[in-house]
Amino acid sequence: MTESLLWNNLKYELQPWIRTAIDVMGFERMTPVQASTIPMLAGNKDVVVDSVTGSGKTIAFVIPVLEKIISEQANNVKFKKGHFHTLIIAPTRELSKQIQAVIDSFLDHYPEGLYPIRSKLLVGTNTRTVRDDVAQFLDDRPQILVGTPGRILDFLGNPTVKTSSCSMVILDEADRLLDGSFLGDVENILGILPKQRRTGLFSATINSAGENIFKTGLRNPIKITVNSKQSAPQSLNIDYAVVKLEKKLEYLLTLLNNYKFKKCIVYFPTCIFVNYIYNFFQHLQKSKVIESKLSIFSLHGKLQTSSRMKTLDSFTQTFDNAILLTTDVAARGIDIPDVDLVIQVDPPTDSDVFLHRCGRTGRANRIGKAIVFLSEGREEDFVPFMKVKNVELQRTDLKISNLPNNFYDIFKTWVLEDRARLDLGIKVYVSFIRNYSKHSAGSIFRLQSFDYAGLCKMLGLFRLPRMPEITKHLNETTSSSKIYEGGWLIDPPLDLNQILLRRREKRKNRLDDLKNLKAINDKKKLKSELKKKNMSWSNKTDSKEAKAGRRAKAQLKRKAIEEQLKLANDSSNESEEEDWKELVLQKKRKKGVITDVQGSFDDL
Ligand SMILES: Nc1ncnc2c1ncn2[C@@H]1O[C@H](COP(=O)(O)OP(=O)(O)OP(=O)(O)O)[C@@H](O)[C@H]1O
Repeated sequence: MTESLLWNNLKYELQPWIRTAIDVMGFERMTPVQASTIPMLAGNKDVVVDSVTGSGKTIAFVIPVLEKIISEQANNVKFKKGHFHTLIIAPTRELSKQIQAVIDSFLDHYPEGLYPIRSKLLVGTNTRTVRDDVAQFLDDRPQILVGTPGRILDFLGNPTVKTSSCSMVILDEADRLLDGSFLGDVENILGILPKQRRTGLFSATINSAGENIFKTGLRNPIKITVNSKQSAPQSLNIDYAVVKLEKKLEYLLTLLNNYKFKKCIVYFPTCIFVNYIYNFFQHLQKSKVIESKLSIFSLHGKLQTSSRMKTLDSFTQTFDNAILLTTDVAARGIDIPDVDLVIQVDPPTDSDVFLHRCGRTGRANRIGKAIVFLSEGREEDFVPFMKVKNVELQRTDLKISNLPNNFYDIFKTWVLEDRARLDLGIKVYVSFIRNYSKHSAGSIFRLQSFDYAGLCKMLGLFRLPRMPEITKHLNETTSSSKIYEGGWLIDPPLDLNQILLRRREKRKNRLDDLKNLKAINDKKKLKSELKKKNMSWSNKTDSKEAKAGRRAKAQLKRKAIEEQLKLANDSSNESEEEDWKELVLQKKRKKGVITDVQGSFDDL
């Protein structure tokens, strides 16, 4: 690395405490994007920064933000109550929190006795309202606000929050913030900020924002581009494996069981897919199909904020064999240095996101490997498609190993054990196909040639769910599995009504019994009813010895549960359990993911 990247050679004189912070962080040299951006942005230029993932863009805007606040405070510009200096906008809560953490790690070195500089996070949570945020903002008087567009807009809408002193705006992952889903909010935010301000746009795929860049009110911006020939960092190896769709999970498990990694992120296309697979993987881990040393976490946008943050923290703090099953909510910006493996079960619908997902590893010159599974056939065209975008993918050949031969049967049995699992599996199937139809490279990811039966089998399903919109494609499908009459993938078909009814009846009887018992107010009668129930269930009167044996067993069980609870409390998996508690609560409140996709076996 060249001497010109030594911090002393930066064409801008940094505050001594900022230099101290950099030294403590152990960053001997600037990254190229920092060397180019800091003098510009701190020196009053608007910037549009295009630099690969993991190249240090965060510090490239955090330092100028701090420098500007210091210089304005030195000029006796005092911020009145209700005013702030800088607004940093990011597309996800996780990324906003991470940016705030970087700011705060600098502020830890800010000299005591000076007028304090503070930051405030503005993201939607289940515990804090916008009013809470405003109250805290008025009390603490932070100069820097970091958050997601929706929450920021609500916050700025409060009449006690004044925008007239805001002199700097940063859009991190700017192309994402300027795409269809965020653009309206972002334009509204920018519309209520003063026009006389500095604006910085940052991303590894900024060009995708196209003309929308000019909707941000940039004034004579400087474009800073680093590494334009290769769209991915050099320390990142990107592989692809061509596999049968129905076998994807088995390839994934083979990799997870056999590949040596510290931290691995696995991307799935939808939130319910993550739910479903996380649940199944838990089952596989209990049945020892997945190595017990693996710590599995799940993270997606339908979970509560607190749970998402905790899961990310736990994943960050688990140092070996940690696996995060997630969606694109964790595709951009997330910086977890030890991630050394990224697996994409499917390519994302937006090819830019492919780079962002891969870029969670191979950051800051560390070696990283990313692997994407492509289904046999037309999807293989994804490789030349990415080459045109300056992304080279190398072929890797994988073999399924150390998994039971009857993997599909194991999955199927697990699905059949519970009606809710079957329903969820069907919804995963439907949401997968809806998502697939949104691929921007529509000529590669075609519904006409999609392997519908393969997807079913990958999900442990055994009959094609009805989806009117794909019926016309079923004749053309390149499926490797035979589809029998009625959409069955197995022969003979299962009598699902029998299996599910048997389970339903059993559960209903149990619930009826409980309801009847609850309705008995007379204690004596209740006791005798309970005795009767015991008798009818066990069909015998217990001997004294049997009772004592049962009591001892119950005691042992209680003790074991207490131990487990204690372990769980001590362990880093705590948030993962929270995830599931919250999921259950979410489902109860009928707010869950699953309400917006519909699918069914017609006769269930
Ligand atoms: N000068 C430096 N020297 C060494 N490491 C650095 C330097 N600056 C930043 N880093 C580290 O590099 C990693 C990546 O930084 P950062 O998250 O800012 O990347 P990014 O360019 O924003 O990536 P993405 O596009 O994925 O958001 C971080 O762990 C950060 O601490």
